[in-house]
Amino acid sequence: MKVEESTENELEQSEMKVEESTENELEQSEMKVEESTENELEQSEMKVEESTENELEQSESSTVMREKKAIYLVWEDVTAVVAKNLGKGQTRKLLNRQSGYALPDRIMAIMGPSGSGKSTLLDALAGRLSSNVIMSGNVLLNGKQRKIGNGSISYTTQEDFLFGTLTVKETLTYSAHLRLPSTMTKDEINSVIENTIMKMGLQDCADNKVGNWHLRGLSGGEKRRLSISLEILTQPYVLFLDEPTSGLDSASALFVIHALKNIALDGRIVVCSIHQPSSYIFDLFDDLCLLSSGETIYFGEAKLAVKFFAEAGFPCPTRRNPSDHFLRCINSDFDKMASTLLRSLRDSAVSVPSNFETSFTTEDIKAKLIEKYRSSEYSINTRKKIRQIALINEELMSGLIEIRINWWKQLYTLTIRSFVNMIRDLGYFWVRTFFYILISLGAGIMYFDVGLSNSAFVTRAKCYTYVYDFLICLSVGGLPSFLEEWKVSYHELLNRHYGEAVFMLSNFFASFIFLVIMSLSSGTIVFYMVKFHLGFSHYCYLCMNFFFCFAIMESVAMIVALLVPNFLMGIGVSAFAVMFLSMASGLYRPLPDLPKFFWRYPMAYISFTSWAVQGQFKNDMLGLEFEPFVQGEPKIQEISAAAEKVLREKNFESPCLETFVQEGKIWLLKEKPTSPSIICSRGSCISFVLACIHVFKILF
Ligand SMILES: Nc1ncnc2c1ncn2[C@@H]1O[C@H](COP(=O)(O)OP(=O)(O)OP(=O)(O)O)[C@@H](O)[C@H]1O
Repeated sequence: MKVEESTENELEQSEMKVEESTENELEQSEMKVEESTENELEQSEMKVEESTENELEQSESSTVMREKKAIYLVWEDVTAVVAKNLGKGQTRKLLNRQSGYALPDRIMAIMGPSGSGKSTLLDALAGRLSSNVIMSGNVLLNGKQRKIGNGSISYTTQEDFLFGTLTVKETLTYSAHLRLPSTMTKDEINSVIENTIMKMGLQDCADNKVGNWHLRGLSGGEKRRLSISLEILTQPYVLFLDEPTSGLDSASALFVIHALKNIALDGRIVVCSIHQPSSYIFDLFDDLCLLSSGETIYFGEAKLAVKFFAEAGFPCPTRRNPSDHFLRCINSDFDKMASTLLRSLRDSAVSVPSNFETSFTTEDIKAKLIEKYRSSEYSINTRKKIRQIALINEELMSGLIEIRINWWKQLYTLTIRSFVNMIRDLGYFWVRTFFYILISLGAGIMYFDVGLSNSAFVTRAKCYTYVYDFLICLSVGGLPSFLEEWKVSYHELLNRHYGEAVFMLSNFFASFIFLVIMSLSSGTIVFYMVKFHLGFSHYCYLCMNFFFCFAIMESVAMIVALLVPNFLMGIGVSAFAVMFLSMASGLYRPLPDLPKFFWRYPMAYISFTSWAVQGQFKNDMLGLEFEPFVQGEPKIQEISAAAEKVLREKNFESPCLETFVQEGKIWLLKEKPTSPSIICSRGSCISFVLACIHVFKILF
């Protein structure tokens, strides 16, 4: 009863208030909107003229700082649709006909309940929607469609993508060398870095490491500010930020938005999505785009939003944070929460707070607001402004300068960054190298001085199986660290900080030295403890064989990480890939005995392990003399003519199959240990790298 009474009273009061205020405010707002649109337009045209003159003067000067230009971002009827899993032809609209514009020197907030489409709108504006989302409509920056990258547009995601092993300064330095124009000197780059650190208040932690699983590093707020710093390094014309304040305390959040406002006042466009800003933070925003279920609830000046809600019949109660009120009106979750609360409070016979029950459901309020906005002056003015901006662009605006970076410089910087990360991340290579040494020592002890008895060739073959199986399987151990690196690189690739080929090559070059260390340490231990075919060339061959196997396994791990970014799944799939590739190696069954379909043709040819193992057989056994089975017979040294004939009849055509152990006999052909395995390992390695690049291209 109490609830019903209070609700009715409140509703009457609010309706009265709204009616009174709506008439007055509507007149005022119409006047204001007209005035502000005209003023803004005049200002913007003035600015364009001024900036065009300035540009001409500045274009000759250095490219250290981007010139302050008149920039306009406009989006019209942007609709994003995704196919539903429910059935054929069923689609779901994530955004419905979004239109708006963003001006320089202003900071815009995109607000709305969770799942309302804030991130999707930012993605659409930045041109980085997922491949399963179809977008229609126009997004124009100074009259042209532009893609993220080249320093014009920056995007900061909700998550921080940082190398835990690098310090704040190092992170910024590598990023600056990757993305700032190659024409800039080192001093100029350093001053940009120092400025950015100052702007984002990171001086105190400039030399602190970001932190990872074995390293306590920056706080959440510092990480957020570092992520933003990375994006403002290139002084982009437009800066998109997806929830830059999420997870921050009120002071840090205020600092971040203040810093963004300052960046905007430097002639940039700043657009950020934000969940529930405090009133202090809300006051800092110039423009507001309020979304609910992909529909525009309000688009316009932030301070006029309160008026719009009042006009629509939902005035913001005094002493309430406007942003809280807006979200309270359009977030359907409040309905569910209110009904649950009502039920539980009724059960316990306690009176229900009246503000949880109104005669309108959130769906009703939302529908009313959407309808109201569509027919309001705000919507009409937005369209008008979009058309006016389009006219300015055609007449006065010149193209935006895109940053060009030297490919070799990017490759060098990325290689060094990757290398430093590999050195500092214990799990990347160091722990693995330690395990490789342990496994090699195990092999050395188990097959110590294997000798040349008549059974030694079988023992040697078993030793190859042990060594190659374990060493190849262990390569899976590097996957977690690679996935960490991959997360950062994937984010940078999406933001077009560099291309796929640079990433692939830099990763290979950076890991090169570790692969050499691993193959030399394992090769040396196994070679000298087991006493394989002695001789420097044989030793080199073994180490090179290991090296190429490791290199290919790294590539396999890279492809798996790319296709299965989940950590646990990735490890499982990698282990499977390794085992699958070693099935046709000849370690478990002689190659001619493999099932012809698939395993023999083509797997025995495709699998790098079969080439590596055959190379190992040849490298070790060719030229050795084993004790005969029967005393007095000549030593087992080479294949007999009769046996060779049998082999030829068995369709024994490939040189890589010419050495194998079968039925306790060793057949060795009189051939030099040419290096089919090495050549093929190299070939496989290159093809793996090319395959990776290809997959990258398909995915992005
Ligand atoms: N690529 C996609 N495929 C399918 N659905 C998607 C895709 N991207 C977004 N969505 C859906 O679109 C809706 C809006 O998502 P979006 O991430 O834009 O919301 P949001 O307002 O940013 O939410 P939050 O504040 O929680 O981050 C969600 O229901 C989400 O599941």
